[in-house]
Amino acid sequence: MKSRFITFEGIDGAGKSSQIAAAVALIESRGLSVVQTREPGGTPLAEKLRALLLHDAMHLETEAMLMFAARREHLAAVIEPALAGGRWVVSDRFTDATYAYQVGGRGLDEARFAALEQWVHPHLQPDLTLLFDLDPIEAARRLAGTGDAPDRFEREQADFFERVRNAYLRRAAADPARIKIIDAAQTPEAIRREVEGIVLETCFQ
Ligand SMILES: Nc1ncnc2c1ncn2[C@@H]1O[C@H](COP(=O)(O)OP(=O)(O)O)[C@@H](O)[C@H]1O
Ligand SMILES: Cc1cn([C@H]2C[C@H](O)[C@@H](COP(=O)(O)OP(=O)(O)O)O2)c(=O)[nH]c1=O
Repeated sequence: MKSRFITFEGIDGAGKSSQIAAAVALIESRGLSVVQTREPGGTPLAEKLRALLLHDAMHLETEAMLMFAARREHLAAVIEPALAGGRWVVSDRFTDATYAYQVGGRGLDEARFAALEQWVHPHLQPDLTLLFDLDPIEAARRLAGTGDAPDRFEREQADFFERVRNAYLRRAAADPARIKIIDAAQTPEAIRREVEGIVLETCFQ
């Protein structure tokens, strides 16, 4: 069976991290080998860039370029070799997050985003993207419940996450065959069933 590249997206607190393990377990239960990874990060160097991105203030274009620098490393060291070797890749975020957060949330020029995407991965796109869609007020309530110290993105206000959410939905509308929208207000159990159904339907046909 052809290897697949699956990504999980959504605003902070939408509940995607909680569901990734279940999706990976489902794929592995079919006897397939899966690499579970995340962005920004996924390699030692990209994890160092992640620490800068999540905690240090910087110019918006620096932020966008560092996201793509981390991605370049991640593609070269992890994603491309895994797919070439027949392994599946499941990533917590990829380029749709840069569109949503840097273009939608922060106002990065769309042409600059498109140029970086074209530079870093002109041909590769995920085979399937699961977009966890949730009201930012509910997402903030969930995050507050974790008790974790918020990072530079999680400290943003609801209007920022409303722009991020809308940018994700625009990107999904532009590519409905790839990006499947999940109503993340459902119970974890209902979401797990929906995620499994979509993965089985789109990747195992
Ligand atoms: N469907 C859900 N309903 C209610 N709470 C949820 C749901 N999914 C996740 N949570 C809780 O919300 C918080 C954020 O979830 P998480 O998976 O870390 O979100 P994300 O990775 O999208 O930022 C966690 O405390 C988690 O237990
Ligand atoms: C990949 C990526 C992430 N981000 C942001 C979104 C998140 O707020 C943050 C880290 O993502 P994430 O790993 O989902 O955070 P956490 O583990 O705290 O749930 O980086 C961007 O702004 N642009 C990007 O291209």
